[in-house]
Amino acid sequence: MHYPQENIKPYGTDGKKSEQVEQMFDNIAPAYDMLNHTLSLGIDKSWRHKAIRWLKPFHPQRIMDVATGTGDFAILAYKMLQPAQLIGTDISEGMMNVGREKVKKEGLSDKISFAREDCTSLSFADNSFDAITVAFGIRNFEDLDKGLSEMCRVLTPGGHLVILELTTPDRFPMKQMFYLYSKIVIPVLGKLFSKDNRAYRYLPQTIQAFPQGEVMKDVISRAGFSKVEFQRLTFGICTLYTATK
Ligand SMILES: C[S@@+](CC[C@H](N)C(=O)[O-])C[C@H]1O[C@@H](n2cnc3c(N)ncnc32)[C@H](O)[C@@H]1O
Repeated sequence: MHYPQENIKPYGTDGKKSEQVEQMFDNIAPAYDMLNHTLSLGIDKSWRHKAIRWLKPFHPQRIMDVATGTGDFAILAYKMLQPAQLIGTDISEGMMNVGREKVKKEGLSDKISFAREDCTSLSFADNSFDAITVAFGIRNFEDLDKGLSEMCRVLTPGGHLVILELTTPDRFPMKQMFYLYSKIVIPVLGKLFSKDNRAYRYLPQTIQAFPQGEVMKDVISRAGFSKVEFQRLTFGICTLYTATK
């Protein structure tokens, strides 16, 4: 299937979306962490904890953090779950280079590795991982169905998937406040700190276009997952999706 956000590209209509997304994240990588925590008012930390806590009872030993970016989710997952192996994958070397530095500072270079992988075409063998995590990444995939089916393929049977994604609140007054925040605050602060004004217009546009809630639950199920559940967090600004292969 095709989804509206797959047609939204950061830098206009020319060229592949995945190439533009890679370029955009390479551009904003130095400012990403600061902007990320500022724009979410730090609330993203509690969302990340909640998502990783869901995996705890399953004791996954081989974990992949897809769209790992600057590695925050991978580092937290390692600290909370202590797996035997954790690899962060992403299409942007610029983002992962920031992540590599952070992992080094934390003394975790021998625990967490990084590799350039496009999630819509992973190089790993079937059944390679016990758990896969993705935070704020799938909205950018050029082909959402392919990304999800690739994650399903490389998960071991019974393995678990956790997705965090930004969503739009559907009730007054958060709906109206979020609209103003994403139309005004995010683009203005994004331009100021990252010097890439198109990136911070692209990001909120894709939140609105991306499938959410029940629709997204069906999309994940169709990719081959079972026990798909979702939970809206902080008035629906973010949604946690969980699933099992
Ligand atoms: C908003 S950042 C999220 C980074 C990190 N997961 C976090 O929680 O802060 C989105 C990341 O998705 C990556 N990405 C986009 N499309 C991708 C794809 N097809 N495969 C792998 N990574 C992708 C981008 O390069 C970027 O680093």
